[in-house]
Amino acid sequence: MKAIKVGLLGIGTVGGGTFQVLRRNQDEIRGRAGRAIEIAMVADLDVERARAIVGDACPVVTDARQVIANPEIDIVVELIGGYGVAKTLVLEAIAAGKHVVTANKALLAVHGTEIFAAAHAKGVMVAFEAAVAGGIPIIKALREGLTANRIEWIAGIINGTTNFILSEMRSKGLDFATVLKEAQRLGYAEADPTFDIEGVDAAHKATIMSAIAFGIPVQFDKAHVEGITQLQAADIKYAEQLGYRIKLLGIARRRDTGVELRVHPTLIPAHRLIANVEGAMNAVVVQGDAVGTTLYYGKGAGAEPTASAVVADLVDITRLATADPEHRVPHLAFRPDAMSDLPILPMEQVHSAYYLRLRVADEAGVLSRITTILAEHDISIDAVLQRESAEGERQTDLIILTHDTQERRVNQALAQMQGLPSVLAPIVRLRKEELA
Ligand SMILES: NC(=O)c1ccc[n+]([C@@H]2O[C@H](COP(=O)([O-])OP(=O)(O)OC[C@H]3O[C@@H](n4cnc5c(N)ncnc54)[C@H](O)[C@@H]3O)[C@@H](O)[C@H]2O)c1
Ligand SMILES: N[C@@H](CCO)C(=O)O
Ligand code: NA
Repeated sequence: MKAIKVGLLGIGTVGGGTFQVLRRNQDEIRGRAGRAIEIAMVADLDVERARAIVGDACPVVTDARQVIANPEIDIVVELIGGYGVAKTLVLEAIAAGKHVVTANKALLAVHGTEIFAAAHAKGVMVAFEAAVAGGIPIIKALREGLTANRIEWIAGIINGTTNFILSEMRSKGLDFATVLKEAQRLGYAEADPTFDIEGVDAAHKATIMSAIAFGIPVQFDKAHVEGITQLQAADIKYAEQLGYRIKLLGIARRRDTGVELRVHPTLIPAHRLIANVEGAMNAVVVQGDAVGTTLYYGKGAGAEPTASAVVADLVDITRLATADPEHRVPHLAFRPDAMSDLPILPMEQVHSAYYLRLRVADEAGVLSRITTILAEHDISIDAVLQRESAEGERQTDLIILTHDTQERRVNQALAQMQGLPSVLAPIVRLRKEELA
C-alpha cells in the first residue's frame, strides 16, 4: 500500500523529535500502521535550522500554506503552538480535507469546540495525544481504555516545568529563576514560560481531560487557575512536617451539580505514589466507578517523549483513514449528540480540605479565637501545628489543616480571621486533597 504522506508545520523541539522518531523506527511503524508514514514536506520560519534537521529527505518551505495546499499530503501535523496562526492553519488544513495531529493544548482548550465541529463536518480526524501529559497515553486511556466507566475525578501533575522547579527547589535548594532557566534549556517550557509557572498550561490540559472524562465542551475560560509563583518555601517545609508534599495539580471532579475544574498548588499525602513524582515527570490519577483508581506516569515534555504521542496519533489516523467516519472514536470520547451540559462550578462551590498558615501574635487566647471562627463556619479541624517562637520573638506561625469543606465557608472564615488584631500578616491558604 502506498505510504501515507505527512506535512509538518513547525520543526522545533517536538517537530524535530517527531522527525527523528519516525525515521529511526520506520520499519516498526510500518509494521504496525500497515503503511509507511513519510514526512513529505516541512514548513518552518527558520528554514536553515529546519534544513539542518531534515537534510534532503523532503522539501522545506517557510510558508505553511504550501504544505496545506500540497495535494499529496494526507495528514498535517501542527507543531507551531499558540492560539494565533496555528488556529488559522489548523482550520485551513481541515477545510482542505486533511487530517490533523497537534500537540497544541492551548489551541484546543480555547478553540476546541470550533475545531472539532469543523473536523466533524468535514469527516476528518483531529488527534491530540501529545497535547496532554506528552508521551503518556492519557487521552487514549480516558477515551478508550476507560470507556466503560463513569469517571469520577482526575488529578494530575500535568506540567513538567513546574514539577521540575518544585522538585529542584525542594531537593537541591536552588532558586526559582535558576531552575526555570534550566527547564527552558531542556525544552520543557512553553514559548512563554508564564503559561507554565502561572498554571495556564496545566489548566489547558485539565480542560481537555475534563471534556473527555465528562462529555462536556472544552471551557478553559471557566477553569480556576493558580500557579506556583506565590508559593513560599516555608509552606513546602511545614507541609513536609505534616506528612504532605506540595504539587501543582490539575483537578477535574464530577459533583451532582456540576464539574470542578481547577489548577492550584495542592498538599498531597507524602505516601501517595503521585506525591513522589519528581523532576519533569508527569502523572495522572483517574478514578472510575468500575476500575477504581488508576495511575499513569511518564515524561510529559521534551522532544522524543512528546514525539512518541505525535507518532502514535499518526499511526491511529493511518489505520482509520479509510474507515467510515461514523465508526471512528469521537474526538472528545462522547458523540457530539451525546454531550452533557453539566456546568463548570464556580470556585465558591468547590469542596476541598485546606491548609491555612497564620502569622499570629504569641499571646493567650489566639488559637481559641481562630478555632471559634472555624467552628462558626462549620469547618472541622484535622490538625494544628504551632511553631515554637524563637527567643525574644513575640509572634509565631500557626498552621491548621481542615477536613473537607466548601470553599465559600473557608473564604468567609478567612475574611473574619484576617480582621483579628492578633493575625499579623495575610493568611496563606492552600488546598489539600487525599486523592483516595
Ligand atoms: N516542548 C515540549 O515538551 C512540548 C510538549 C507537549 C506539547 N508541546 C506543544 O508542542 C507545540 C510545539 O512546541 P515546541 O516546544 O516544539 O516549540 P518550538 O518553539 O521548539 O517549535 C516551534 C517551531 O515552529 C516554528 N514556527 C513558528 N511560527 C511558524 C509559522 N508561522 N510557520 C511555520 N513554522 C513556524 C518555529 O520556528 C519553531 O521551529 C506547542 O503547541 C507546545 O505547547 C510541547
Ligand atoms: N511546557 C509544558 C510542555 C509539555 O506540555 C510542560 O512543562 O509540561
Ligand atoms: Na499524552
